[in-house]
Order: sequence, then structure tokens, then C-alpha cells
Amino acid sequence: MTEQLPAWTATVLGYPRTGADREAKKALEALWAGRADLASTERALAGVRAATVRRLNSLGLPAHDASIPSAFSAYDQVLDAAVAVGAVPPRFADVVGEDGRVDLAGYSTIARGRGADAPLEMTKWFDTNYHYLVPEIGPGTAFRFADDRGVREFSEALADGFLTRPVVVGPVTFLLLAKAAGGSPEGFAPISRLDDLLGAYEDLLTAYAAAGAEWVQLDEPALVSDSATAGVEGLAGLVRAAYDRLAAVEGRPRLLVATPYGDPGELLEPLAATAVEGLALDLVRGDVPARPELLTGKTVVGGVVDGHNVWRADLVAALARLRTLEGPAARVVAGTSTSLLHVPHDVTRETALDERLRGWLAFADQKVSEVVVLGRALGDAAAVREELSASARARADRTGAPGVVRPEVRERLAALTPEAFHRSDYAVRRLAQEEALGLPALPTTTIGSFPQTAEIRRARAAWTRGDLDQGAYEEFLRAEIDRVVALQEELGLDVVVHGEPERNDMVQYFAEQLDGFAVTAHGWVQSYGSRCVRPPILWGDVVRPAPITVPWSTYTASRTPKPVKGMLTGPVTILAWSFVRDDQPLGDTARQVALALRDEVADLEAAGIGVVQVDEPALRELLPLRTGDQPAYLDWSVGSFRLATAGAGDATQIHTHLCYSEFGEVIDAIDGLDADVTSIEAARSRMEVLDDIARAGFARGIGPGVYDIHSPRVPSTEEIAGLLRAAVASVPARQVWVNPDCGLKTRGYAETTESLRNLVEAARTVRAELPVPAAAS
Ligand SMILES: Nc1nc2c(c(=O)[nH]1)N[C@@H](CNc1ccc(C(=O)N[C@@H](CCC(=O)N[C@@H](CCC(=O)N[C@@H](CCC(=O)O)C(=O)O)C(=O)O)C(=O)O)cc1)CN2
Ligand code: MET
Ligand SMILES: [Zn+2]
Repeated sequence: MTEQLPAWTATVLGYPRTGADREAKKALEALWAGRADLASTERALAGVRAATVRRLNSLGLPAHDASIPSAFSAYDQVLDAAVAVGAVPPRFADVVGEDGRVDLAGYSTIARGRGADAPLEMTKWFDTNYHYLVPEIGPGTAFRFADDRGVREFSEALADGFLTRPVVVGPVTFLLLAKAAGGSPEGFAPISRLDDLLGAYEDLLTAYAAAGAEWVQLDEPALVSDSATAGVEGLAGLVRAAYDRLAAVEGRPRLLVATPYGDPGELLEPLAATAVEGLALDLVRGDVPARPELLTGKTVVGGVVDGHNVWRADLVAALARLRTLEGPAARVVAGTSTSLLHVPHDVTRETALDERLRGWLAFADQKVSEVVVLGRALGDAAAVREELSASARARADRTGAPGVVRPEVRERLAALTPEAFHRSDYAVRRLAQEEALGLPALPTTTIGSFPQTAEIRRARAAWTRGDLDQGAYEEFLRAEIDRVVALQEELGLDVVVHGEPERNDMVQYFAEQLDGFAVTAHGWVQSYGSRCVRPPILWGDVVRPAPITVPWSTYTASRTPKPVKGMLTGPVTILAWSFVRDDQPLGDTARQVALALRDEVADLEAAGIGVVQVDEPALRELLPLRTGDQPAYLDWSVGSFRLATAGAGDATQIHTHLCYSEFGEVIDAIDGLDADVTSIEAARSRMEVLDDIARAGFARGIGPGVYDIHSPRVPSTEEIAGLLRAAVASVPARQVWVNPDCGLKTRGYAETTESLRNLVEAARTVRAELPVPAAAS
């Protein structure tokens, strides 16, 4: 490795994969629906890859120096790594070909499941709204370099004239993110298989070298997360040994090891002590190393352009940061902090956005231009003087723009007293609510959304285009609500919802109705697999010009004598799933959103809606990766939820919904929300999470999800009744609610109707088994 390093000066760690017009999403969904065959789907995905490489090149990343990443994935990069190293769970062994390859059909099967074969579990990727598939690793998992899809994609780009830099999830992160396969011995940890896994990575590197790769990027984000590394003894030694071994592979490509999403802290040292040629550091969330000499002799990608947010970078400050790396590093490369996976493609397409706002923004393509400018600036700052001052002007322009600061919002926040964050004692509220609602024991309800049918999407698309007028669209939605209410009455659900047909997305919908937010037309970002979201941009002070959900909820209440549950998205989730202004603390922004929601709760209450659910599925997502940063976060996040809800009277029942079950870390926070009823995911753990809840002394209502809505599978009455019996064995029956584990929007009506029928039936069965005092309470 003594020859001249290729002269790259700028790079990005990854790029969006859905395609500028969601071509990959549409191609995959067509394959799954049986509307397309494998060959045409592969061609469509290859088209997205080719367009990406050309785009990155036209934006200024050279074609031949490995600064363009090859970071495509048809579904998920962690699944790609699992398939590459032969870690396919035994229940899917039949999808692996004789040559070790897995075709797109088999790959989709592992991701989405098949009949009784559950898919790989899906969970959040660090502190983002991206979800990865969790590898299942056991003592007997036979690692080998099995599927060479990544190598073929590299060769495809090379044949097209581009020498790219393949990107693969690194071996340490792969195992730290994996879970023990079913049947593993008690206490088995996937990371104990590191040595065996490295053999597969050695062969993978050799294959990339044979195909002509000069650099390979290995992503090791787990090194920045306390929860990913918790309980692993001697991790520094493992990191050192792993990369010593990979660095010793004969004839291998150069290695760039990336630690996005934070700061690797003490784990930088063992990594830097190995012979890997490159390190990519996140200098937005992380810091320039306290011991710069660790970087001696390395190529260092300084991640100074935020891959998480859409604001134009402060290029002058970014350049200054990069310069601090220049002494020790052999070469400094301007880069992004993370992959650009989390931001939309191109802001210039957003012609409906206010022009002034558009001038403040950088989506993926604009961020590529930013790193290219910084790369040039490292050589000769004078050559890019104009670009540097334009970036400074754009940032300065935000400060004084109308709407960024609204004195009435600031004054209202400043005048808040502690009472605004507190309700009466739960015991008092409980009595008032029992009287007001008159619900049976084990009350049944849903999480809010009913299936978003093609018909609903079509109607909304027609209304957005102007082909359907406002009146006709609203009439369509009222008819939809009528159907959803009639269905719930027929099924016998106790607390009725309106089904959320008017919402394109639970965050975007609210953003569209609040001042201070902007929404995009093309700004799609992958959330998981083929599913995408358009995160709104929260740029100014937040004001609610008019009630948002009140007309829909009151219409619903007019159609049924049963209690109706109003549906709001909470302040933390609205922040988590938006691109949020970076000119003030998140807590201040969250409290502004909370005040708007507080007014909405008050209006719902005044309109006679006695139950209001404020969803906070992202409460866990924004939890800082370093434990030391967590208390401050929990303080402002819990506080903003309380500010949104504490204006409700005693008789108004506040629900919240959190759609995950790993909340050991946030159980106190959930308690702190002080909601009257909290619904959570619990079916997959067979209600075991309720033991934690009981141990924590949680005394309010709890709705453990009794079936997994992520799959079309219909749970039987007996199965649900079994789960409910387990629930009432750990938690007093008078606390227990019966509901699915999340909203039904991604499901179809056939399985939804059947599943809910069984849910109601199971609740009746177990209700009848309860001792009389509980049933009467
Ligand atoms: N923001 C957010 N994050 C979240 C969740 C969530 O609900 N929202 N849930 C969790 C899981 N993540 C999810 C993310 C996306 C979807 C999802 O269903 N996305 C839809 C798009 C939802 C949407 O914005 N729909 C719009 C636009 C739909 C659309 O594509 N319309 C067509 C036209 C349709 C037609 O003419 O028939 C088009 O624009 O081309 C609408 O309904 O109005 C998709 O990818 O398909 C589900 C779960 C965690 N994170
Ligand atoms: C991702 S949490 C979803 C909650 C929302 N109320 C729904 O039912 O869709
Ligand atoms: Zn949910």
C-alpha cells in the first residue's frame, strides 16, 4: 500500500436509494403485487443506480477516484450484509441458490415474510426514522462470502465508466445490531461470532479487489452508540483485532471505516491503530478527536455537512473544522456526516416552496455540491470565495425573515407557569373518566388509522391536482368515516375512531395546517423497504391558525352514540419526523408545537370529544445515543407532551401511543407523560414487557398491542385471549385495554375486519373470566 493515494478531495457517505421519482419503490411494489417480473424489476433498479452515479458525477464527484459511493440497496443495507455473508435464517434457507446468491424474490421474502415464516424483525436505525432488518445470528450460523450482488453492482458501474467506492455495513456493527437466533443458548451474544464472520469479510474484500475496487467503505455506526455497545466486554480489543485482520488481507482495496451518527469516543483509538487507510468522522454530531495524532498517516473524511438535516451548511465554519484535521491527517477529504439517505434528492424541484425558504435549504444534490466546494476550498479557498460568502448570506437571511420569530409565540411561552404542565392526581381523573365514559372492563379500541385504500389515495391525489374540488373531497372523506364508524359499531369496539382518512401522513398532515412549517411535493425519504415519507420543514415559530381535527372528530361523534377518540400527533414525534430549525434549542421548538396542540385538545374537549390520543411513537427514537445526554432530552420531550395535554379537564381521557416495546430506557419517561392510557407494542414479546411495567409501578391504563399489524396475518380469538390472560396476570385487569399494536393504515380491509372481530371476541371471553369486582370497576 505504498503507491500514491488516489486524489479524492470530497465525498458523500451514501445517497438516497428510492430514485428521484420513487422508481425503486414503484418497481419493488410492482414485483410484490405480481405486476412485474424479476428481470424488469432488476432493470428498473439498475436504472436508479446508473442515474445516481451519473448524477453524483455531474455534481462534481470525479468518475475515477472512488469518491462516488456505490451504496445501493433494494430494501435495506443490513439485510444486504446478512445475505452477503450467508446469514440467512434457516426458515428461509430455500431462497439461497446453489451459488450462494439470493435473487430479488428470495430477498423480498426474507424482508417481508411468507405465510407462517415471520420476516426479520424491523427496528430503528440509530436516532433516525429509517428502519433496518435485524439479523438473526446463532452459534451455528455458517458465515461465508455467499452473495456477490454488491460486487456485481460495482462492476456494473465500472463497465459504465465509473470507479466507485462500495459501501458495506462493517462486521462489528453487523453483529452488534444482530439478535440471538431462536434456540441459541441463554446468554449467547452474536458478537461472540466475530472471528468466524471475519472470514466472510476477508473473502468479500478479495472479491472487490479482483473486480478492481480501490477503496471499500465499511460503516461502523454502532461504535458511537451506548445502547449498541452496552454490556460488550473488551470491545476496543475486538475492534482492533477485527480491523488488524481485515487490514492483513493480501491485495485488498484500501479501507475507509466510517462512524456516522456520533462520536466513536474511546473506540477511535483501536480503529486508528490498525492499518486501515481511511477514517470517516461525523463532525456534526461528533468532535474533532481530542488526540489528533491518532489520525497520523490516514485519509480522513471530515463529515462537516449534515446528512440528517436540510439546512445549507455554514461553509466557512465547516472549512475551518476541516482545516483542524490537516496537521495530522495525510489527506483531508470534505464529506457528509452520515449517508444522505435521510434527506430528499433535490430542492430545485420544489418550485411551490417559498423562494426565500428554498434559498436556505440543501437536499442531497445540494449537499454534494457543498462537499465539492469544500474540497476545492481545501486546495484554494480563494477559488470558491463566492460560494463561501453565498452560504453565509443564506444563513444570515434566515435570522430576520418574517415568521422566523413571532413575538406573540415567544411571549406566550415565556408566561407559562408550572401549572401548565400538571393535571390533577390520576385517582381523581380516573373517577371522573369512569363516570363520563362508562366503559366495560378490558375496553377495546384501535390506534387510530384504518386502511388507506387505493381509493383514498386516488381521491387525495385528484384533490391535490385540482381535479376534485374541496367540497367533493370532503364529502368523500365523510362517506369514508361513515363506513369506518359503521364497521366499528358492527364489530362492537368500545371507543370509536374516525380512521384518519384525511391524512396523507400523521406528521405531514399537521404540518400542512400549522404556520411555521413547509411541506414538499417531491421530498421523499425512505423510512423502510419501499415505504417513504415526506418530512415537513419546520422553519419558523409555530402557530395554529385554525382547528385542525375538530371538524372530523365532531362529525364522527355525530354518527355514533359511543365515545369517540380524537387523534393528534404529539410534539416530539412532529419534531422527530420533520426537518427542524437549527437556530434554537429543540426544547423551545417542541414547546411551540405543544402549545398549538394544547389549543387543539381544548377545542376537541369543548366540542364534546371525551377521549383524545396524542401519539408519541418517536419518543424513543430521539433518545440521544450517549447516556449522558439522555436526561436533558427526556426533560424537554416529556415536558412538551405534558404541555400539550395538561390543559385537559379531569374527565377528558388522554391516551398516548408508542409503537415499540424496548422501553427499558424510557419507562420513567413514559410514566412521566402522565397519560391516562398508554398503548404499546407487546404481542411479539408475548406480553413479557408488562412485567417491566408492573415492576416499575406503572398504575395508569395500559393497552398492550395484542397483534402485530405489520403483517397481514390474522390472529385467532384463542391466541388473543391467551395474550390477554397473560396481560391480566401481570397487571391489574382494571388497567388493561385491548388494541392492536399500531395503526391499520398499511393493512387491507379483509384481514383488518377479521382481526378486529377476533380481538373483540377475545376481550369478551376474558372479561367474562374476570373476578366480579374487577369487571365492575
Ligand atoms: N412520517 C412517518 N414516519 C413513520 C411512520 C409514519 O406513519 N409516518 N410510521 C412508522 C413506520 N414508517 C412508515 C413510513 C411510511 C409509511 C407509508 O405508508 N408511506 C406511504 C406514503 C404515505 C403518503 O405520504 N401518502 C400520500 C401520497 C401517496 C402517494 O404516493 N400518492 C401517489 C398517487 C396515488 C394515486 O394516484 O393513486 C403519488 O403521489 O404518486 C397520500 O396518501 O396522499 C408509501 O410509502 O407509500 C408507513 C409507515 C415510523 N415512521
Ligand atoms: C406510527 S404510530 C401511528 C399512530 C396513528 N394514530 C395511526 O393509527 O396510524
Ligand atoms: Zn404506532
